[in-house]
Amino acid sequence: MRYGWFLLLLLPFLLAPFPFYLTLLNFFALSGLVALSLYVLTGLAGMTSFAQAAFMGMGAYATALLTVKAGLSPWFGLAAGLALSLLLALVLGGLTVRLKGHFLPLSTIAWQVALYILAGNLVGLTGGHTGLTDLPPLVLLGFPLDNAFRYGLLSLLVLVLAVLALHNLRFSRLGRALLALRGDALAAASFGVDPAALRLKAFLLAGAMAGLAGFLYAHFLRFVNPTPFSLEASIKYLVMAVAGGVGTIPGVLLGAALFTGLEDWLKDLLPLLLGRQGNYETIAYGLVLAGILLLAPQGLFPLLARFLPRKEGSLPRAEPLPLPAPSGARGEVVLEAQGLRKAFGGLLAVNGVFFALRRGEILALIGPNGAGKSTTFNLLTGAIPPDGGRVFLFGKEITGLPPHRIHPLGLGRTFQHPHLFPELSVLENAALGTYARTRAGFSRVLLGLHGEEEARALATAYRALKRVGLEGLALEPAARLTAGQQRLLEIARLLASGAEVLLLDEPAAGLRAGEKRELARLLKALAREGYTVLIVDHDMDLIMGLADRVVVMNYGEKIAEGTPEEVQRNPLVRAAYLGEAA
Ligand SMILES: Nc1ncnc2c1ncn2[C@@H]1O[C@H](COP(=O)(O)OP(=O)(O)OP(=O)(O)O)[C@@H](O)[C@H]1O
Repeated sequence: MRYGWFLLLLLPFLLAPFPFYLTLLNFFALSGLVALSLYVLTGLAGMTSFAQAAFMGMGAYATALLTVKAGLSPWFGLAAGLALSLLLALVLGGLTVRLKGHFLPLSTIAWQVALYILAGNLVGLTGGHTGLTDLPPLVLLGFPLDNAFRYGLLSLLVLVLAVLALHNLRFSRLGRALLALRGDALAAASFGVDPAALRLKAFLLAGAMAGLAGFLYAHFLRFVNPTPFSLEASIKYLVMAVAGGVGTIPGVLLGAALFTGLEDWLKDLLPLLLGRQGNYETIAYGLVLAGILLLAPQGLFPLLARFLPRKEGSLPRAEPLPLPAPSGARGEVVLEAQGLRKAFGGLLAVNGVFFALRRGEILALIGPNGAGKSTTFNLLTGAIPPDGGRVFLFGKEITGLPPHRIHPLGLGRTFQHPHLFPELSVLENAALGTYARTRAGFSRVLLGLHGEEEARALATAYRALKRVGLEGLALEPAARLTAGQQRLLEIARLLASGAEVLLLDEPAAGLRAGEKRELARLLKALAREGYTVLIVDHDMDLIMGLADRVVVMNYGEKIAEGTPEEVQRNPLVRAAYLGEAA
């Protein structure tokens, strides 16, 4: 079905008698390529860039300078254009992907404006606003692509190949990880995604795509000047992508088609309506965008997609990745907290906490509200750095390591409020757990060479879903799950990750009595198999029936440790819980 995109290559033949439409078709394909770069950046990774036209400019000017001024072949221009756009993405992304909130889009605006001014003012190099003319045509297999028909075949071919590559990306470990990052960076990091590195790679890919579009644009018009690479142009691409539906590939292409047509139409219509010349299109774009977003907040395509037949997914059949083979002896220390301390302002949330978690046991961490349990959890998993104390995992010091470096060592966690990704299927949510166990990088994924590994990752996720009894919902969107099922799905994601040490933050919250019994049975079975569990929960019946040992905290300090019977008899514990569970 996805190869149906190749049908786009028929368009130049259909439009051959209409040269004007052939030109528009080329503009559609090139805008589509830039809009697809925004699918990667905004649709998948959740970042906003107002600098895509500047990346196009890199591709366009690099080839113009090399071909016109140095007389080199356009293919050198392509290589230089891609290198320059990647360099810009590296600098811009490197400086900004760690920025939060509005800082990233704002800094892309600043770069976009600066580069535009530079292109206009470096007259000796770029020809200023007059630009550079007489770029040579591209020649492919001996055919000069010197008319809109031939060029259309190339630009559409590039567009279709980009669509297929991005489809591969979406249905891969990297696509899932990018979507997870967009939703919740801490959750993504907890199964091994390095947020800054992955965001930067998305930035590089999007930059290279826009640079490629710029190269093609320059050799189509055979002329470059700064205007098509302005902030206005960047806004236009963003508007296209968002209006069509930036979260889907057909959406951004629909936006590109719509706005390419609209631009042309508005250029004729607005002067007639307003009685004077001027760049009023941008205002009209804004109005059209506002209208579309009022009607369809996710863009036009998701609105239309409701009327299209829903594609049924299929259950994985491949061989799952191997189950983790616990490597040490039962009872040996696997995770150790030594004097952990954390203060928030004047509040000592965790104050000198010591305990050790032994292979194959279920250790419960309990305490009244605000005792410091979640903070301890966050210190152990690297979500926040401690002010003092040390943490060891399998004897290796992990104090201060970020979550994405701790997870691959064999530690996985769930969250107090499940961190799932509602737009992904239940199966894909579980498959996120396999991120650190799989390897395919961007080049393998974009070329579609990750199929076998992907099938095994999905099979691993399915096996984990079976383990928690959610296999019947595998293909449903995670948004449909009940609160209890969401907690089970988080555990399935952990099991798919192959982590041996499982840290569960209030896994029974929101579960019904029967579901709690099921959960207890599952955790006991896992412990028998050699998994080690640290559990925080407020349900004393569950904890006392489940845990081998209990650590009790109050006001940030450990006040007791022992078997459930021992801690229940402990007067300090009874005092701490007076009025609560005791
Ligand atoms: N990021 C933060 N900034 C400031 N104070 C915080 C922060 N996180 C936790 N605290 C405070 O630290 C103390 C310990 O909180 P923590 O969430 O670890 O307790 P808890 O035992 O998990 O409580 P609960 O059972 O209610 O989840 C509380 O007083 C809380 O208000």
